[in-house]
Amino acid sequence: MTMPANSRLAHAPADHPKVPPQAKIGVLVANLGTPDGTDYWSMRRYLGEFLSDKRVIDIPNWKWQPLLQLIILSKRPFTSGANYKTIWNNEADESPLMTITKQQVAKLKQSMAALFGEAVEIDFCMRYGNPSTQSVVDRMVKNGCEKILFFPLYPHYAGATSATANDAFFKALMKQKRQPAARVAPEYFDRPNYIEALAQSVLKAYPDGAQPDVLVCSYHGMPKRYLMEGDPYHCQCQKTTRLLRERLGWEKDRVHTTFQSVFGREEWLKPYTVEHVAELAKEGKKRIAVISPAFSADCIETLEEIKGEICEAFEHAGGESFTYIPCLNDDDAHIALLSEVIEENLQGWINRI
Ligand SMILES: C=CC1=C(C)c2cc3[nH]c(cc4nc(cc5[nH]c(cc1n2)c(C)c5CCC(=O)O)C(CCC(=O)O)=C4C)c(C)c3C=C
Ligand SMILES: [Fe+2]
Ligand SMILES: [Fe+2]
Repeated sequence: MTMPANSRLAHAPADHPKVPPQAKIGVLVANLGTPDGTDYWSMRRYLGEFLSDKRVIDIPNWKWQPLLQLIILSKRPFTSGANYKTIWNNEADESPLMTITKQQVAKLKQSMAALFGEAVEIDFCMRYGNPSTQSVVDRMVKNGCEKILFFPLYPHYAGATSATANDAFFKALMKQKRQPAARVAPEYFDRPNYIEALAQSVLKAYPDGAQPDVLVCSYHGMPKRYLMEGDPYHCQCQKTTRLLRERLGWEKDRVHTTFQSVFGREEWLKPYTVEHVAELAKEGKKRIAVISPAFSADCIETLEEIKGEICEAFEHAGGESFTYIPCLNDDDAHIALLSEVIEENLQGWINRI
């Protein structure tokens, strides 16, 4: 008797529904998301989904939605769209965050294949916009992933980033008839190889050994209230800065923590990067470098805000030399670190080949 091509169906009756040929493990990395285009409607769709997320803005709907739909979403898509246009990857017609995420995943695919062969499938999704978490989870399950490791690509935990990405993952699992076993990878803000990769990126910016007067670690901000309500993001950012400073061996007053991208009228985590760099210039710190450890990939907040607005504020206040240190993106050291986190969180599910 000849075996059917799919050996998992060897003893199944003829009308048995399709079964994927091999049970696999899925690794699903997630980032924030990005608009599909810079036009008004693409921007409005993206910002509308993002800013309606209660983990991001926790104001009750009856108060927030009229303000969001009638005022913010009639203006911000134009200003944000113009900002995105200045950094857009025109060749691929996508934002840098999308291009870099694809590059990271292409390298992670190679790394996973070398570690685990064909048993592990890796892909990415976005919390807002495309590809949606639901669509990629559906595809993974269809492809036979009976276990999925979900990995939000944020070094630091925040309700507004990691938790909402996890919510979307669990929501996507709710729709599966055959639900896979699921794990979530934790934040990695203090892992030695993450700190080492950051340190190497700083040292690479100064190959001649010259150093800036101050290294500013500028993290994405959030309302101060979220910290007071128990979000650990602020503390994790402070610890990343301290570990980076200790690894570099620089004095305390030469490595600062600041927060950027303030939105709305509420007080956000301080000091604000844009004000802080201007103060540094006024104090006579003429050469500064800015690094952005909370982002795993360069995006609008780094390429436009830091390299544009924040650099301008520094120069306007008398600063002379502003060095932007890129995010870890698809650097080999970053990919090795991400692979390390993945391998650790796959323990008990699969061993190296
Ligand atoms: C309004 C509240 C916001 C909170 C809280 C917030 C937290 C937060 N965000 C990131 C990472 C990213 N944010 C990005 C863009 C972005 N963020 C907000 C608002 C909040 N973020 C807005 C309105 C936008 C859109 C850009 C704009 O219109 O100005 C991005 C970049 C996306 C891209 O396409 O490039 C990232 C990444 C973190 C880590 C964080 C943590 C507290
Ligand atoms: Fe943000
Ligand atoms: Fe803190």
